Amino acid sequence: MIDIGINGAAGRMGRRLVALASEDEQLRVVTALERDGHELLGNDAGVVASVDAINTPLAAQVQNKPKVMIDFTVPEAFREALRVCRQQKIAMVIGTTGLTDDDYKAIDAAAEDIAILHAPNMSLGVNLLFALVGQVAERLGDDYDIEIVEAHHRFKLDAPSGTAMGLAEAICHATGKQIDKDFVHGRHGESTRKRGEVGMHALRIGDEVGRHSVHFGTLGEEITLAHKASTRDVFARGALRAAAWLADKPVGRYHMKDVLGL
Ligand SMILES: NC(=O)C1=CN([C@@H]2O[C@H](COP(=O)(O)OP(=O)(O)OC[C@H]3O[C@@H](n4cnc5c(N)ncnc54)[C@H](O)[C@@H]3O)[C@@H](O)[C@H]2O)C=CC1
Ligand SMILES: O=C(O)C1=N[C@H](C(=O)O)C[C@H](O)C1
Repeated sequence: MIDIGINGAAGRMGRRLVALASEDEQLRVVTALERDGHELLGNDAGVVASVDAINTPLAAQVQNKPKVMIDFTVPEAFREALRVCRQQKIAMVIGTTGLTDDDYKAIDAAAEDIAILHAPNMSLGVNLLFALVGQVAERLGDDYDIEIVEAHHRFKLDAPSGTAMGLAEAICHATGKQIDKDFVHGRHGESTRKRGEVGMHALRIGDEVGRHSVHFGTLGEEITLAHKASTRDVFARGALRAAAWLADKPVGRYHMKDVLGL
């Protein structure tokens, strides 16, 4: 049995993580964290997630030390969780997006003391897409314009999505482009396309779980690589799989492609 913690346990992702972990014979949720002052603190995390009670109440501090903490919160809460996990030697799976360059440096530093994995998207399909867009971008070159489009629910805090940034990084890695020089976010007014430029566009609409597409177009043809998540369970299952995988790994920084064998 692997003891896990969920940070952000009453959130959209947190509830699905608790629910799916309760069906998994390998995993036990021993700590379920929420922000100080949250109205559901003290309630059983299973009941909050609309499954049977798991005898773990939502709490603002770690009560039973887990082997792996899964974090799906907001950047500020992630930073505090990283500090606590590093200090208490708890491995971490991080799904929170909207992180800064300094946050990534802090993850690298923590990897000296704990096993740690951050992925902006835990689904198999998107992680495969990361590899595919790099291959296509490299093969097609700058004769093909690239546009990244993402759509998410109206409650999403960050834009572009972490996944869209991951797609951008995959393109940069394969082509030598640079995010701060070669990418434009939306277009308005005088905005003639430059050769080699990559456009990024974010839609925020209703209850959209998550859609990403990368368009490669030239005069006469267009290729589109696209992914659509229709349920958050695809992310939650990936995060639980990553937690089980990470539990016995030595300290260091890991990636979803390591977990998925891509
Ligand atoms: N990597 C991936 O596959 C995915 C990543 N995400 C990311 O996960 C994050 C969370 O997404 P949602 O679950 O939709 O958001 P949400 O807003 O539904 O849930 C976040 C939860 O964190 C809690 N929280 C805030 N401060 C806290 C603190 N100090 N301590 C403990 N809990 C705290 C909130 O009260 C809330 O319940 C976002 O950054 C999102 O982009 C979402 C889906 C998939
Ligand atoms: O906030 C979300 O919901 C999602 N966030 C992640 C992101 O920013 O890419 C992953 C997924 O698309 C859902």
